[in-house]
Amino acid sequence: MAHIELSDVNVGFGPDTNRTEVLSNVSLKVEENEFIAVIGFSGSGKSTLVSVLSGLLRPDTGAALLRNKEITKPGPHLGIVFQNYSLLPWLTVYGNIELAVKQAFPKYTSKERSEHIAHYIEMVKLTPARDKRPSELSGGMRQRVSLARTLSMQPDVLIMDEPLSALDALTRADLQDEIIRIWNEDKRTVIMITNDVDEAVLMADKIVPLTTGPNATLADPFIVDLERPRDRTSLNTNPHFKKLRNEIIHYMTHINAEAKKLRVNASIEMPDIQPIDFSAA
Ligand SMILES: Nc1ncnc2c1ncn2[C@@H]1O[C@H](COP(=O)(O)OP(=O)(O)OP(=O)(O)O)[C@@H](O)[C@H]1O
Repeated sequence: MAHIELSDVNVGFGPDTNRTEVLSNVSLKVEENEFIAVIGFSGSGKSTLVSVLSGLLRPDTGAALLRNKEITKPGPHLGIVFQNYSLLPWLTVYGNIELAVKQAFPKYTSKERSEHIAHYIEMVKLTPARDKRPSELSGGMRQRVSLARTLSMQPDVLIMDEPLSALDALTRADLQDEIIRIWNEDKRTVIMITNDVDEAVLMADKIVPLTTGPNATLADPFIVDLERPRDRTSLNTNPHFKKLRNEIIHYMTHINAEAKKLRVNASIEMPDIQPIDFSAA
């Protein structure tokens, strides 16, 4: 039994007369503690996929399943980290995490709760900043808070929607390493959406391409059989890394070119109208 699964999922938006099928026949099986990266182009349906996986959106047909049970609504079992941190600006680092912990573990005593919060603040190395508000933190620090908040709920599955896309390259690299360290320490099933092939190869066990929309679907996965821990500096000269990276880039370029061809070839029906010759009047 897969830990989390999508079975023949279809999602579309709009009325029948003007409908866009965003996801078509999407199937995915993720095993317990596996780290999956889904890569796709902008607008292909990555956020829609996250909404289905996290229970924010019910598919039109097909199902999302957690341990074989249909996901019908969001909850602390399905932890999401968004690109834009979504922290409450009036609460401190501690306060933002406390809110989540109170929701996930309402029976904790105040001592248990404060120890639990301190543990996750320490996990993301923010203990010195625990009393700071989001406006006093850098983008990378805010994303650490967001990660700690989600992990503090001890979700079955951690779903990350382009968690590092808003960060500069150096902070992004730093947080990639941190996420891997945390995943090693606090093993859980991870589905990370990204548009960065290098990031996916560095971090994931499997990379699943999302084809371009409309009617986007998940293609066959690329297996990342590079030994862990993976060191970003030595990977750059690792022939296996380079081959895999090139295969994925080649595949993504190919599906993008095919989608462009389809768009160019799509015939546009023109209205049947006759121009008026004003000069003849
Ligand atoms: N609620 C909605 N109503 C109508 N159309 C929607 C809705 N949500 C998404 N779409 C459409 O579905 C398509 C996929 O959107 P989605 O946000 O899932 O893509 P994405 O890959 O996450 O894009 P990006 O990387 O740019 O954020 C887009 O064409 C979008 O306009």
